[in-house]
Amino acid sequence: MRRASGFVLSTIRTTSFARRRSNGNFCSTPLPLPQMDHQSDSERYDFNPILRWNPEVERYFIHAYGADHFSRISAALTYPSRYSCIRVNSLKTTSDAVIEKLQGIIGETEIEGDQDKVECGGKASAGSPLEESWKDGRITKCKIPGLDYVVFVKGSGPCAIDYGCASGAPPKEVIVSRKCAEAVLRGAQVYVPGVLACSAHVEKGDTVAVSVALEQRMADGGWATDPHYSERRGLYIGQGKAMLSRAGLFRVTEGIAVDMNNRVFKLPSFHDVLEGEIFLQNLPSIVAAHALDPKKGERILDMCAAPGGKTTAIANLMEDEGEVVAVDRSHNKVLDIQNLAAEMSLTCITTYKLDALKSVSRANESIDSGVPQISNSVTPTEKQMSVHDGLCGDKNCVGNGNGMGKLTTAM
Ligand SMILES: C[S@@+](CC[C@H](N)C(=O)[O-])C[C@H]1O[C@@H](n2cnc3c(N)ncnc32)[C@H](O)[C@@H]1O
Repeated sequence: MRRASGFVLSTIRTTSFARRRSNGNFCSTPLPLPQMDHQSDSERYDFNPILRWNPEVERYFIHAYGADHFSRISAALTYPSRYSCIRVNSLKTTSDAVIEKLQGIIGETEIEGDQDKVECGGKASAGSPLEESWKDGRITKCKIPGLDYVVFVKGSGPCAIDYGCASGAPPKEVIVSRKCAEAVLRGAQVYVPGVLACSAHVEKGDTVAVSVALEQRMADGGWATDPHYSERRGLYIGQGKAMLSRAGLFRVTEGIAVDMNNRVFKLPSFHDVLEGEIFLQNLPSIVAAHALDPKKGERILDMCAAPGGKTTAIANLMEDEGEVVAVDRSHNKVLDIQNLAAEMSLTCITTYKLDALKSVSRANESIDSGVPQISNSVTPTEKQMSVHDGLCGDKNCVGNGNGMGKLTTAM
């Protein structure tokens, strides 16, 4: 299955090598890791990120929420979600059938026993629909009325990991980009492009500790990822088996680098699982499409559509009858929408490569005929772009549902 945009595997590395800051420039050189101090291994090899706020922003939120509430929000923001949210393609299957299949694929036992170690990561608040759903088991149907086509899969964490420090020898290490780490925390493996640095002498099959290289503030005021920055205390996300030697890691451009067999946060991967039947999507995005309330036969315009999460959610709610006009300004991303629509067997989606900012005209103006650029050799006519029943404008991945509006009048 595909992942919604926020959870794709890392693409941060622009070359197959780690990047190093050298005299103000980046150069592409495989990096050996610096020697660490080993004074307090139990704290160093831990997952306990600290969120630092701009003092002015912090003061504002403390004033708005109160110190206690804000400190809880701040702590929660350092942890990944402890559940995955899946939208079921209700035109192909049912939530019950998906739950049954997932139970067979993922199993019910994988994360049992970890619950007692769970501290605060992604906990559902008491009485929330999530908590209600979880009472029934690990893979459950959403209890929010009207959203029974949503399935939750519960994970666990943070879990304590033994990095083998007791033996006196520090573990071999792999440092990954932040985006890669975010994907790993949501169940992905470490893929080659996400690796920024690696200990010397790592051989295929070695056990390696995996930590995150966060962006650091540089002298010029900008931000850069510096894998040489030695203070990664509290940023270890798990342990795994190196699938390549260090030399091999920096020779290839794709493939799994580390098979993560021991994770701080455990969530199953949905890569290639029930393709076309399910789509991994954050609940707020699903709710946004749901709130639009698209009906069979309507025409909906999705102005920033790729990769097509909300487009396909809307098409699904319309039972694939009517038209969803899906626009994105990037050619390749338009292809992603088309691929997703095909994978989900949705035929009511028409795609255009188009800058949405230039697609709107006043009542007596016509659309600049030079503007529409074509992904599928069809240029939208003014009528195609101007009469719709609903609008989705999701430029900034507003998973919270902003940007959706039901039009009462034609645009
Ligand atoms: C956050 S993503 C949208 C996610 C999508 N709604 C979903 O649910 O899968 C934002 C998209 O907006 C597109 N975009 C940004 N500005 C645009 C514009 N002026 N016209 C068309 N597309 C635009 C980007 O190319 C990007 O693919």
